[in-house]
Amino acid sequence: MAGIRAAASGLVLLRPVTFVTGNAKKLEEVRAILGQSIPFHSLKLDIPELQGEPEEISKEKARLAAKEVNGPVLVEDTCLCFNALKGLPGPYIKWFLQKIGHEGLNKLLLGYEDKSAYALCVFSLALGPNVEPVTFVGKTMGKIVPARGPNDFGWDPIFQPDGYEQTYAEMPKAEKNKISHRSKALALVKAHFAEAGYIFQIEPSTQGD
Ligand SMILES: O=c1nc[nH]c2c1ncn2[C@H]1C[C@H](O)[C@@H](COP(=O)(O)OP(=O)(O)OP(=O)(O)O)O1
Ligand SMILES: [Mg+2]
Repeated sequence: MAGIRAAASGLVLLRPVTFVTGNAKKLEEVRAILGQSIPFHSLKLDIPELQGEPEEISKEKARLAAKEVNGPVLVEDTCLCFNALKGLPGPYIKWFLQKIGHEGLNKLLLGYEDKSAYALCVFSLALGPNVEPVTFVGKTMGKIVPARGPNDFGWDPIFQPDGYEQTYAEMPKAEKNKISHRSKALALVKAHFAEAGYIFQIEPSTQGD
């Protein structure tokens, strides 16, 4: 099978894991959080996204990405879920944000006392195009507030995590990365890699891709 081989001591990966995303800010955080813990490189691709439940969306993204890359891939899908709206916009947050912005997202909750929300990150790892992806979920609870802080990453200015007076956007990046939905999901990804004991034997032809 492309990119992986079984050995007595564990699964041998013949290519580095490719983190596939079209979002440079996600990549920046994933780099900062993973450090040297997992050998990976990145590929900027906007993978089509199915409608449905977050885990299925993320898994399907991984299946498509693994076909595209023909090797092991990691992808993630991020949701912002409003409790008053039973979890919406959820996976559709990208389009809501694009169309109605921070102010519109706040207005969606005007009729509700409950401004609570959670950020959800679902990573999927597919070892190859014909291997069923595994998912890792991270969730951070908070509330939706009028925008505060630098506007350089998505809905960061309107999400204030529980226990903090600052929005994600106002927090130093290192602080966000300690408590974020993304870092919680990546902690599980790291644990999986530690447990699975994958062995990387990168073929020279794929090095430096
Ligand atoms: O920590 C975050 N803080 C603030 N905003 C965030 C965060 N993480 C994702 N976001 C935004 C990006 C996109 O508007 C939507 C998720 O959509 P999502 O499909 O997962 O991301 P994307 O299309 O930008 O990149 P990808 O190519 O990996 O699918 O929420
Ligand atoms: Mg996307």
